Amino acid sequence: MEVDVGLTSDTSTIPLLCCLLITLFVSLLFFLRRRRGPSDDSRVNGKARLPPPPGPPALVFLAKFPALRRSIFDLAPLLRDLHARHGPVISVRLFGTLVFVADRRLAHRALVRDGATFADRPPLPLVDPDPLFSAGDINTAPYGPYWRLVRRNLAADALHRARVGLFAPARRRACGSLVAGLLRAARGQGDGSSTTGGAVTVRPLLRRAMFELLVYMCFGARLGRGELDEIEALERHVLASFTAFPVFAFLPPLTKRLLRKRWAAHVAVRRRLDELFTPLIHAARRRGGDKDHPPCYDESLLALPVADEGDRPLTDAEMVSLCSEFLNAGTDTTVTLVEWIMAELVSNPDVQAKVYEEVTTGGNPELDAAGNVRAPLLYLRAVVLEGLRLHPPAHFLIPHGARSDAEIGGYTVPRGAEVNFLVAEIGLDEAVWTAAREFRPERFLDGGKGRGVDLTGSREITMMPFGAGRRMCPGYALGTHHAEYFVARSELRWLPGAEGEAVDMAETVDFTTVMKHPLRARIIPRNQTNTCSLVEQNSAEENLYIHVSMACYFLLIL
Ligand code: HEM
Repeated sequence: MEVDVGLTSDTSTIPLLCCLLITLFVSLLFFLRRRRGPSDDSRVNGKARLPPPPGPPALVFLAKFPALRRSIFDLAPLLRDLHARHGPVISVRLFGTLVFVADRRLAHRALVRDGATFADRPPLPLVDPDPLFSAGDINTAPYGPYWRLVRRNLAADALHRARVGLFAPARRRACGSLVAGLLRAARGQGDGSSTTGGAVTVRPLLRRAMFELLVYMCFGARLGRGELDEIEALERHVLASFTAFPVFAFLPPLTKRLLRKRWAAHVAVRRRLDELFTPLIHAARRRGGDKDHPPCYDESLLALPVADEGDRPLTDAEMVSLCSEFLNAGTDTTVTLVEWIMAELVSNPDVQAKVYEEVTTGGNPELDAAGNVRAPLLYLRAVVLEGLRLHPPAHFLIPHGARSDAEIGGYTVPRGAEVNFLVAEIGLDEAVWTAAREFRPERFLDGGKGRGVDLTGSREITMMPFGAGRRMCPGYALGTHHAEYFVARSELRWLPGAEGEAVDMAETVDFTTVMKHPLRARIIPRNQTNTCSLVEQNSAEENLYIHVSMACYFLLIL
């Protein structure tokens, strides 16, 4: 018998079809849960099976389903309540088992001690991951030889400290144009979108400066404004597709048909990224050996044989995904961090004054040719660490997948379970940090609890803004360096948007956890002679204008 699943003009069949689909979906879920559920083996690693982590019935979770419209990350308040009720490890059986861990010691055991067990990314419950944007990148790659290859290439080659050191002129350029842009906007000469009443909305300008810098580190190209605008818009679409509810992961033949327009937009974005990135990547062959260009990420990809697959080169699609990931992973996280830190500096003028004092009395956050910081700025470093603790850009990790049945905190975690960690909560643990919700950089200086904190979490976890263990962020050193560098350029005085106005520290989720009300600040140069080159150029022109006017004035009087 042939079943017509198309939507016919007879609307009376629609409810029937919906019921049919729902029944089919629920039966499929039930079937898959049985197949993917914990193995019947009553022993884990030779020991008697422990109970599963406590948690609410799936229905309670489903009742909150509207909150999932954006992403699982929106569930932080609900998860906090559940942890308060059920303890540091909870689980929810929904499409599969979701496990959440809110304790730093258990996080250390899972991610570092039992690192290999939780080093995978979880499979999506019903289908393959969306292959459009994730084919070949690092963060969605299963734990295996391909992941190891591309991750090692990024961490140990492209982001090697000495390599990052070579990009000092690009960093100076990016920072110079940021400062010039901020000052232009403060004088009301920006594009208008970022200034209101003398206060500058910082994020768009900061984002553009960081994005331009990473585009240069990736492709070695300085692109025009139009191209940057287009790539930035495309990358935002890619990000949104990662954080939005992964609708195309569920029964793709059906969802792609039902949401035809949305799917077509997805495909168009990927096609355009391919068109833009492929020539940029291949241009690296012509650049090779050019002394004026530090070796960029794309060059490392072109020269990377996939040893496990007969030394084949990376495909264009893989390289495009990897470059797209590089831009996305490195931009929003760092911009979010810097914006939070600047918000804290506006709210805490005494901290801002100390940063300024340290920077102007001989510190230098830049790296030398060997990749070492030229003159360490301990207070600046403490400010950035406190920013990472109190405002980690990612409040969760990218979900980890259990590769075998395992144990966390006395509970069984079944193979295939999706495991995540409450990063923000862990950094606020009052047992480790006194006055944990206050911005106190001093805690990272001599005598403070955070002195010598291990950001990689390999010894112990007291905060984990970059994760820990095998999947830990490979860009953590670059992220912190960029944050330090951008904050250190404190030739500007940052004041609240309006006299006496308090900065609103409310949060919202937008891939990273950003300021709900983007920072607006009045920005005033501290010392014209201390500003960077672009600004110096402007003031030199202004000085010339003043001198010529004065000469004319005196000539006229005479
Ligand atoms: C302040 C800046 C940054 C923060 C807070 C941050 C945070 C994170 C976090 C929390 C993860 C998830 C780790 C896990 O799942 O266990 C991650 C993964 C990742 N990050 Fe970052 N990140 C930052 C900057 C960067 C930069 C600059 C790059 C590269 C240019 C980068 C590339 C990546 C990649 C490729 C992964 C996936 C790693 C894997 O799956 O093996 N990140 N990051």
